Amino acid sequence: GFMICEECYMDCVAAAGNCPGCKEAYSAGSDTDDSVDEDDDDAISSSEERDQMPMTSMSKRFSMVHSIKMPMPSSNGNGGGKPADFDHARWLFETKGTYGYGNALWPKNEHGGGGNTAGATSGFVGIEEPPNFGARCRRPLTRKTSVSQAILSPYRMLIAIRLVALGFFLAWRIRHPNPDAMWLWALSVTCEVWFAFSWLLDSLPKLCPVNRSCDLDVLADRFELPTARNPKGRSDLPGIDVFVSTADPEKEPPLVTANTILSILAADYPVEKLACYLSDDGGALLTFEALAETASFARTWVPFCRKHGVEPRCPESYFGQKRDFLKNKVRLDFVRERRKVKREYDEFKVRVNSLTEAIRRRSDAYNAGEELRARRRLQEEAVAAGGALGAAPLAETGAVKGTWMSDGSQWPGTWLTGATDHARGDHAGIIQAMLAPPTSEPVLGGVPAESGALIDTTGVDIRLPMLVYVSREKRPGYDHNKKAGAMNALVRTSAIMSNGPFILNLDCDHYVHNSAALREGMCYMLDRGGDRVCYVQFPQRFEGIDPNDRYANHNLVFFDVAMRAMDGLQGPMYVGTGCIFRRTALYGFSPPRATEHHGWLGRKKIKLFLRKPTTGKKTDRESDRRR
Ligand SMILES: O=c1ccn([C@@H]2O[C@H](COP(=O)(O)OP(=O)(O)O[C@H]3O[C@H](CO)[C@@H](O)[C@H](O)[C@H]3O)[C@@H](O)[C@H]2O)c(=O)[nH]1
Ligand SMILES: [Mn+2]
Repeated sequence: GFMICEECYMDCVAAAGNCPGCKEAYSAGSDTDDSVDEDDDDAISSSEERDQMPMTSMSKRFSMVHSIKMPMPSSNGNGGGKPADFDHARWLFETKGTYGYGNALWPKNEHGGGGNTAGATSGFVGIEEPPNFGARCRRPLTRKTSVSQAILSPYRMLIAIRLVALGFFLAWRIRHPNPDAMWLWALSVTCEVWFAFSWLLDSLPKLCPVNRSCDLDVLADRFELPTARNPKGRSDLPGIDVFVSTADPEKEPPLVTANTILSILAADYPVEKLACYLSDDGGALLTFEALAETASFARTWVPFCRKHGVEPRCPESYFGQKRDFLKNKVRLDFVRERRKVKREYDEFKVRVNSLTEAIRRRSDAYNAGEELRARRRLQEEAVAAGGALGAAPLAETGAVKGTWMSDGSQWPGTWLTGATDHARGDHAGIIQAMLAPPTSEPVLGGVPAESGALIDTTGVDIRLPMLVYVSREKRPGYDHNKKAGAMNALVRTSAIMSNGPFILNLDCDHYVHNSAALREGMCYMLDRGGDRVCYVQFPQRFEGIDPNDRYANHNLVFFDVAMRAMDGLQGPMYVGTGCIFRRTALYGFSPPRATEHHGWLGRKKIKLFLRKPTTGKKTDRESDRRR
């Protein structure tokens, strides 16, 4: 349960309102929160009730919800009664391979292939009714807790005092002009008023910060327990596509990118629901080959993390940790396997470091061969033409020095020596899947002797998420729009390849520190009312900077104060990285609005977003009476 003050509780019960925690209607005759998980029958009956209720404020707010609901054949025939509270989470699951809301729709029956009018309608017919996850476990996934009054009240007092003092000061300044230097006085008063105003803008939003927490157990209960339609308890969590951007292998070393990728591949999330995309704006063969090395090292690293619950799952940070790595480790083979994996990681590092040289040497060899061949051809032509020997000696063969892949073909991206079609900002697009999408059933490893693995993976799932290398096409004269352009390209690429309903983006130097982070993000997205959440921003924490933080590099004020405070207002802002997006939110739906403006110059306002859902209460009471 959670804390609720007596007044609010009486208020809710008296008005037959909703529980502020789980947003469910209170059932009659219950006086404690425990009644929530009393029995399942109760849950089902009340959710059926909800289905008969008129459209609630929630569903009214969303154009998106309407567009999804329209083609739903199962609810109430065609139109007529409006289905109630749209449980968005039900449409995100993929256990049975039916792709729902936010995903491409792959109709089960074949006749959708026609493509034109017939395809549009039959697509929805093939979809069966999604499961009702909310009925399984009714506890809320997330909680909002306010910051304690002991901290907040003095802070608010301080702001009030400063505001008053500021008022007095400015009044005094304005009333006491300096007649000897009027322009100086006017200028400084203007500046002071401006600074006071900007301080006010900065302080007011900080008046009501909120804390949030999420409950991973509830998430597992809701989406990962076996049910009749999902007897093996395969995870019903929605897919997440993780985007990593890198631009220049010189400035952003491939090893750093590799660590980020490894932390994503090892994240604690259903493997078949996770996909990782690396966008390489440098179009560099070095990044490509480093990613291939990373994929092969991941075969050791990821099962190791899963088996021993290693944290953080970025090898560089894990092996660099100062604290005792044996803490809470009970498996006897841990020490031996850690030593093996550490050794393997060191070798992996050396392999990645040597790639630059290897690529250069390989390219030189191929280029020399090419040149030799070209020269011979020239000579033969000259001989065939007869005479004029020595007129055009060994000089121009016209061969450009290419960069070569290990399979003996030319790299389509940028070359070490720039050439047209192979330079920065002028190269073809490349998409290469480094790790194929995993099977939907777990694949368990075995003892090293049989499986050929480095460590004993008996009983450990050894599947790896899909990993894709993407370098979008760039041409001179077309602005590639840097990271934003890269993200756009990845949104499109991933829509075709995995099409997860959620997207997490990370810079190449931002690894996932907490392996449960993706699950935590999903708590916010899948909670009741979560369909109003477009994105969940994670805070950034920094490593390798001054521990005393003399220069405020940790950005604590921003991430721990300002963002929480903005959360209390309308929500934190997107800081450009480490953010889970709802895919459809990126596809250009208008955001939900508190007030809709109609009429001449938007003068007619319709409030859609009331603090106290009075309309909701009324309908509740009506349904009560009907009962
Ligand atoms: O043409 C480009 C240029 C940059 N990037 C990537 O963009 C990210 C951020 O670029 P960086 O130069 O590292 O900027 P920072 O100032 O370190 O980044 C912060 O500020 C940026 C906005 O200014 C945000 O986009 C970042 O997420 C945020 O971490 C990196 O992963 C780059 O690889 C590209 O993908 N393509
Ligand atoms: Mn950066």
